[in-house]
Amino acid sequence: MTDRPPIKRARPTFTDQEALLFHSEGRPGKLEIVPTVPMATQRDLSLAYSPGVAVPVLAIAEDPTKAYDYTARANLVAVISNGTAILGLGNLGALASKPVMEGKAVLFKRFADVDSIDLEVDTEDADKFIDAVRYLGPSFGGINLEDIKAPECFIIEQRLRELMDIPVFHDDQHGTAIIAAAGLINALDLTGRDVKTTRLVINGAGAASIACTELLKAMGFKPDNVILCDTKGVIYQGRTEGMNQWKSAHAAITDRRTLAQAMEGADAFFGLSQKGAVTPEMVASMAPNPIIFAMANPDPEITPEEVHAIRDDAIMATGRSDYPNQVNNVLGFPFIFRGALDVRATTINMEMKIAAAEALASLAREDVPDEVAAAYQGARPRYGKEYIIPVPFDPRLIHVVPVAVAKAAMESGVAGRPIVDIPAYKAQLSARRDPVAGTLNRIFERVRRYPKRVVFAEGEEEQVIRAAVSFVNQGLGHAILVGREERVYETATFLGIDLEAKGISVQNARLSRRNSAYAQYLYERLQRHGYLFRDCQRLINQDRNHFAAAMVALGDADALVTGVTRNYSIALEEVRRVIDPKPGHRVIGVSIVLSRERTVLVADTAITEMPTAQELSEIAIEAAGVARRLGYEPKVAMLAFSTFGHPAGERSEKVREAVKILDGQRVDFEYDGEMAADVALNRDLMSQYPFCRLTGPANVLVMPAFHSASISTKMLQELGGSTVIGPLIVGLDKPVQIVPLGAKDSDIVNMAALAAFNIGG
Ligand SMILES: NC(=O)C1=CN([C@@H]2O[C@H](COP(=O)(O)OP(=O)(O)OC[C@H]3O[C@@H](n4cnc5c(N)ncnc54)[C@H](OP(=O)(O)O)[C@@H]3O)[C@@H](O)[C@H]2O)C=CC1
Ligand SMILES: CC(=O)C(=O)O
Ligand SMILES: [Mg+2]
Repeated sequence: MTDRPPIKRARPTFTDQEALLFHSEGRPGKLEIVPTVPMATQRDLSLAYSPGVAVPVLAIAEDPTKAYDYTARANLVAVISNGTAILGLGNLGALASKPVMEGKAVLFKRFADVDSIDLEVDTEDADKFIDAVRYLGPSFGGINLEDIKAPECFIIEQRLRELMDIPVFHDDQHGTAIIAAAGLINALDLTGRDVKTTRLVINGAGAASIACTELLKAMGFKPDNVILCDTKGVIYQGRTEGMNQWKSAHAAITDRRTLAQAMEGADAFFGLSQKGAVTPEMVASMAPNPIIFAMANPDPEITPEEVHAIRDDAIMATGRSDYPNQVNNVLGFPFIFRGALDVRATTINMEMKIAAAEALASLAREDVPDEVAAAYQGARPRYGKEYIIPVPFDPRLIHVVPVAVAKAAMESGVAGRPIVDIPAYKAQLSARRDPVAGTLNRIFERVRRYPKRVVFAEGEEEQVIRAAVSFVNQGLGHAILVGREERVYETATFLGIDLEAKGISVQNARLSRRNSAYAQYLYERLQRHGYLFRDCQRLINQDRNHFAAAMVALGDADALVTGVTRNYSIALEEVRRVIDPKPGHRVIGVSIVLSRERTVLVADTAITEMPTAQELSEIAIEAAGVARRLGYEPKVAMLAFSTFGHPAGERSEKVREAVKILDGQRVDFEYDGEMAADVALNRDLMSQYPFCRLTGPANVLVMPAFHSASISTKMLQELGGSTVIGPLIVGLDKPVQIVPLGAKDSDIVNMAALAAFNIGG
């Protein structure tokens, strides 16, 4: 045993029931198809289908490259499986693989804006599978083969690559190899090792392992230094049992026969086999500063906890997102296909794979951008043992990896449409990033690192109990439910939840031993506002928001979430009786609008109905603070119906006045106005006003009044295809967030995390 503290696991865990609910709630599954053209009128119909559709048909028949211009093909990838090696779960068949394939399709979209559809082909016969896929070529810009077991996967991929003129890429082979190679390049660097002398053991000799071996040998590993093992042990020259030509090609000259023997003195280990395949003794026998990538999914060959219990000099990686160093092909496939599609590559070749691996490896050595660092608060991830590979939500991946892949495709002569203007391509790639995923994930990551005690004021409600459990399961902190114990436990039992086992405590306001301290505290605040002590006692005893807010005010909890059963303004009034604004701050409501191309904050969406010029300037300052906490450099637009005096109007006057007030305060962020929303958000329109002090489109919009703020954000949510989070309360002295009446458990968890993050300052 070492005296190293147990590694802190940021655990986004969940119950089986939650996993099933996630897949079944609303529309079953994980994706749907949405048209990209209007389908509203007879004319639209005639254009989309017969007769208008005949025009592109004839154009494509004449020139097949026109399919890239007139159909979705250029951006469409099929994820195809027969389910013979689903993750590390084994051969469970085509149908059972569908959740994984749908999952990959949504990751393609989320991370790299690649449209993707899953196809499950129900045959284990390689020839039949090849036939099922080969004729689908016209439909797609690329084929991602997935979870097909070795050795059939090698035959299938090789043959399809010969038969098809679009990239065919078995991700378990090459995606894994690229990511693992990237991590290994850095692990070797950190331990001062050279590829030419490093001794590596790979457990598993299937799709992923054989591809890793090939890529690493192409990158300089000596064949004599790489030993593969499978269920029969070491793959050595002369072995006959359980062999195939792909294993034979990498059979080692060695007298070692078991995995345990192979691992003795090894510098590095790759696990691409099965849960629990490695023992602590094997790890103990490795060379100093060993490199251990236990990549089996969903559970690794050996856990980081087990490794750290025996030695503290290992660099440890797994395929999972809940440990440091996630070596998982999700870091690769979306971005590799993005680059390949963008240059219309006919294949994904070795040059492109090496370029992707090197790009990933060097990205991990660079300083993380503020946007990511902001989520880690004081623990900026730095290149080192616990950070050898970027995280999947790193916003740089989308403009770094595809560029490397595209350049390698062009240089190796497989690009059908080379890209000339790389800086313009990079800008285009950045706009493809989906900020919804990134923003919330960063907040969750930070909350996991600094877990807080969050009090859920409406603890008797079903969705609140579910939210509290999910909050705890996701490793976001400690949850406290406020309510009558018997009611809370009864509801929890009904939901099949054991609150004690989850470490969730229940606070009954009336019976709490802190009850009188809270009442006294409230009395001191309210005695000169017409309240008697007994009034305060009653509020604490009977009203969950007063009680829960007092818990936070007196330090018995760190943050509060409420609102499921009460109107927003009433809940806020109750909280405000207990908690003041932060000294020198104004309480406002900010909504985060997450749209495809950007994240924009809108204020004040909750509190001040008709702000004065002074109040508008204060709203701007608070909202700029939220932008900074989220990792964005604020560019604040003070909105009106007019832009810089035109058309003239009384209502714009106070906005102009607010800008003058900010001028007098020498604030440390960009702001300007008054301006209309389109000028604020559209670079071209803004350029019509060359004197405008904003250096680019605004990311904070200060609305002239509550009604315009509320109406615009609600319309965006309903009509604009944006995700709107909030209104978030900003400027209170303690972290409190209020969800909309009747909010779902997932919304409550998000708000609880935002409260724990202290988004409100
Ligand atoms: N982190 C990541 O990104 C990825 C991880 N993986 C993981 O890698 C593993 C293998 O996937 P894949 O290559 O597609 O599957 P395959 O079915 O193609 O290969 C599995 C290989 O693992 C070997 N194996 C199974 N159990 C053991 C064991 N206990 N000890 C030694 N060898 C064993 C098999 O041996 P035999 O030949 O004797 O049957 C076979 O060679 C899975 O757990 C998967 O989740 C895969 C892709 C990506
Ligand atoms: C990640 C993946 O593709 C697998 O485990 O099979
Ligand atoms: Mg897979």
